[in-house]
Amino acid sequence: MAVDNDGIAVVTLQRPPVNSLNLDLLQAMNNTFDDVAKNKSKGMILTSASPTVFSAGLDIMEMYKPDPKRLETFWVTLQDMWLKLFGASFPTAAAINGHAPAGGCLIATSCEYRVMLSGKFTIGLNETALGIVPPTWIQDSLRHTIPTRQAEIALTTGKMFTVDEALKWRTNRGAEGAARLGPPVLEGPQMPPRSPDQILNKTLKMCLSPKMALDTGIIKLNALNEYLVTERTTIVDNAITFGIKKCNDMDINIQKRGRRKVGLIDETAADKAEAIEKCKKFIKRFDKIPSLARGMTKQIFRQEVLQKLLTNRQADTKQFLDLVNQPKIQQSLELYLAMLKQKSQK
Ligand SMILES: CCCCCCCC/C=C\CC(=O)SCCNC(=O)CCNC(=O)[C@H](O)C(C)(C)COP(=O)(O)OP(=O)(O)OC[C@H]1O[C@@H](n2cnc3c(N)ncnc32)[C@H](O)[C@@H]1OP(=O)(O)O
Repeated sequence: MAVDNDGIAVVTLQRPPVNSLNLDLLQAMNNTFDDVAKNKSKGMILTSASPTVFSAGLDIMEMYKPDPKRLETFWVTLQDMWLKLFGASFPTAAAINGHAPAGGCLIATSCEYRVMLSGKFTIGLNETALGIVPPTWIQDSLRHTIPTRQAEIALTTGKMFTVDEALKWRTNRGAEGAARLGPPVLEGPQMPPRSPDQILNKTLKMCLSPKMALDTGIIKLNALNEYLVTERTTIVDNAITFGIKKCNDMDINIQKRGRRKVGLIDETAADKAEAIEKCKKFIKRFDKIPSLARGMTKQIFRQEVLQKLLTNRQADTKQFLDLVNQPKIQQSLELYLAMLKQKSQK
């Protein structure tokens, strides 16, 4: 931990090669969080010493063929880490300078603000993709950060977001197109609503009629041109009204203009120094806010989620221990470790 001149603590995770969270690292994090609280730091920024990995999540070796007592201590220490970080009264931010899968994403979402380095990094709770079930409080951390519907889809699909996806959800092109045209103008010349197709068909029929001389056809086309020019507003209005009706029929919310944000991260940065600077700027936003009021407001805001774990700690631990000790889970962990090893040797 390094405290800068502004009193902001920068805590760097340093457990090569990938900052996987084993018992020792979790204990060190808990002690550091206690120190930050005791030192009355203005705030805390979490980052990583690795140039490519923020944290690879839980150390799978802690769960594979575990010692029963250590496994229990490991889980309780992880719960403690989350209670301290998610419930910290001081401002917290994550400068995510690399991949942040599973437990790495948990740390990031437990903070109040996230700045991630642009690049080929990913972040998300991928547990279901690994065949494991994230407990309520881990799910809650994501639900607390991004809209509930997106959180449910991300959790059930084990979605790992690219940096761009983490910032934005998706573009609703249809709605954007409609929005670009502006709201329908309901006033204007009151013509019987005829679609451009109807008008063109009628004119074409006339032009093709054997009775119609070519010059008459030209006159009709000129008349059509004049009609289109003078009735442009009505035609465009009818087209927009038609588009809006179609959007409503298809349950597309046209009020939402532009990009929908998922907001798993708040900002991107070109490098670690910039990410830390942006995190500091976030923390300095509270300079003029009385810290007691700020801290208490945050804790009240997060109270319900924290309380859920506090009242269910034993049951949550038992569920974890039962799950890890299942032969099928041990088999999956073995396969996953082998896959990681194979990948790292390539
Ligand atoms: C079992 C029931 C549990 C129920 C409880 C649910 C609790 C849910 C909460 C959290 C769950 C977790 O966090 S589980 C961990 C999930 N993590 C991952 O899936 C990430 C796996 N790692 C990677 O994808 C990559 O390593 C990386 C993208 C993070 C980095 O890639 P890079 O190429 O830089 O590094 P390598 O892949 O070569 O890895 C180097 C080295 O580290 C070992 N490694 C990687 N991740 C882990 C890990 N999580 N635990 C232990 N070891 C890990 C990897 O095997 C390599 O080892 P070797 O050098 O020895 O080959």
